[in-house]
Amino acid sequence: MLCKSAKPITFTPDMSKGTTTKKKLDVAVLKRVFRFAAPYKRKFYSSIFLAIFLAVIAPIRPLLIQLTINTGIKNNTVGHFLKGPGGFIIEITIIQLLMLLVETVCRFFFTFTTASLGQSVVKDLRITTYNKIVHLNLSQFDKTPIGTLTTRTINDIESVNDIFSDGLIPIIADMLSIISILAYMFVADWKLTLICLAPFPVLIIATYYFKESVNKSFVRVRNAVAALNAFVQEHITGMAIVQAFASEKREQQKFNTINTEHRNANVRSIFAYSVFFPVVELVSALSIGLLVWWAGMQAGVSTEKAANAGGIITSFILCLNLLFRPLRVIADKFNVLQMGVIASERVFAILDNEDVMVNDGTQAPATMQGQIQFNDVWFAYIDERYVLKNINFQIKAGETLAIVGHTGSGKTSIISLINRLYHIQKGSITIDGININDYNADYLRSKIGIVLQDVFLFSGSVMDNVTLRNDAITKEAVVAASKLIGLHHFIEQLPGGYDYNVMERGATLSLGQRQLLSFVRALLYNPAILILDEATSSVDTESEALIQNAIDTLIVGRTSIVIAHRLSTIRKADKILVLDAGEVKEMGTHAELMALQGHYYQLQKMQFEKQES
Ligand SMILES: Nc1ncnc2c1ncn2[C@@H]1O[C@H](COP(=O)(O)OP(=O)(O)OP(=O)(O)O)[C@@H](O)[C@H]1O
Repeated sequence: MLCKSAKPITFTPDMSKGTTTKKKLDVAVLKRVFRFAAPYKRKFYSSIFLAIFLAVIAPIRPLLIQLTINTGIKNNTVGHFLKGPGGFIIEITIIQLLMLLVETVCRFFFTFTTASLGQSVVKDLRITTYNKIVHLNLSQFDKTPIGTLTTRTINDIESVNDIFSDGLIPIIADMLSIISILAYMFVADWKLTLICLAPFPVLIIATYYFKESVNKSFVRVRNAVAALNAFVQEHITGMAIVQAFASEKREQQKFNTINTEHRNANVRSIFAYSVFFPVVELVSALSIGLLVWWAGMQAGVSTEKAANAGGIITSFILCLNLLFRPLRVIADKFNVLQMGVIASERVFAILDNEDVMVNDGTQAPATMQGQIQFNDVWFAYIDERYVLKNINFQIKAGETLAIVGHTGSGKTSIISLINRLYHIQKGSITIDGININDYNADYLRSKIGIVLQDVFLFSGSVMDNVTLRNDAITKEAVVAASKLIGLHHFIEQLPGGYDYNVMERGATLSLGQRQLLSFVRALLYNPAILILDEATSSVDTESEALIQNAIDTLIVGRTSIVIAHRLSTIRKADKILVLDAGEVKEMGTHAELMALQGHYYQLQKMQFEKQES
């Protein structure tokens, strides 16, 4: 059947508001993220292998340093191949250089592979999410702010990338190298290692508090950025209202408040960093101090220890540096991981939303005549709050039906049902005797042309907007359609003509011009059924005549349903349906309904007296 709209929406309250809250790491979500890495097994295993390899070779350089000092420098030993004095030092230096080279190359491949794995997962996840969004039932978009869905597909998915490039795999790599270095240190001199590590509990406590504090400010900064984005986006879109009502100052104050919160949140995280890094330096200096102190003390005890002190001190200093480097950033990496998991959870909430359009209808006859019938149709956007009640009517193929009624009476709702943008709860709608649910949805929509009052234009050329980037439609066809609609002359006068960029949402065009462009679009797609919501706003007499002519051209030879505001359109209609509070009050021709002197008669008197005069 149709949609599984009975399923509850899976957006969490946080998602719809777009705010981030602090949460514990969710392993199940993490596992699911890693399932997206399955097609990239080679990259995944390469990065794990490189992490292990880098960890294993991490203590080799400190060991070589120790050997250089204790064996090479002190004894001036001959080498394995170079038998002259200092040969051992030259050989070991060459090995060190080779190790450095191997480490650098491996580190490059590790960074590149993990980042590239993250980007591959992001690419797939973004396609899957976008695909899901375009197939969601329209009612989902009524419930979810557009900004939220944009954040999910852009920012949140970018945070998923961080799980790979800055999160889990780098954390594993760091942990492994810490274990490897510690193992080397314990084997080399376990007592000295314990002395060096004495200040580490301070570092662990500092790291914990730093992580918590940065995490809190991270959440605050994220929410502040979201609030800033939403505010700026909304106010730039509604700038005309802001300026027209001279409310710039009030809006400025609101903006200042949000901006201050953004600054405060950032300052808090800067504070945490400013405390943490000196603490790390302090602990590091203490460790080295303890190392030198203890090794010095031991040197005084035995001549053998004194002889090896130089080598072990230098090697341990290098080890401590190798230990502190990952420890300094591990808290940050944990936060990145945590935020990545939270972001993934929100993205998965979209993927798990089952309120999608199910296109399992198969009917796709060669031609559609366009005979439409509504049988006892009941429809509600939300639960059982019906906005259309028991609607019955029939339009013969090629006829024009005008729908009139007060604002909110259900006119737009009726036209949204015909191409299955929303789904009815009771009754049935048929076209040429076939239930609309049994048609293939793509076929059905290709046969129905819709021209809405609020015409949506994409930023791009006039040509792209009327063809919707369908290459099968030629420039000649577009020009011919524009001439028929009476818009060719206007388009020609635009800078660049048909290549003129209409800007976002067609902001540079008037409402009338936008509607005429959408008429050209509809004409090019040559639908069997035309659904038209006439523009209500007052257009000048010339545009009014243009629009009327265009409508007359458009409706020839097709079944048309027009939400009519113009008297001329209504009079020409074969049938007029009068809606009131979701119910059909009257139906008939203009003459019949006027003669009835009922609801329609009253509407005419109220709404059109002015136009007639
Ligand atoms: N997406 C929606 N979600 C929930 N309720 C809606 C939605 N769209 C419309 N409604 C409600 O459904 C009812 C009918 O609305 P509809 O837009 O069909 O009226 P209309 O006759 O086209 O009004 P107008 O002439 O002002 O465009 C109204 O009460 C409206 O509040």
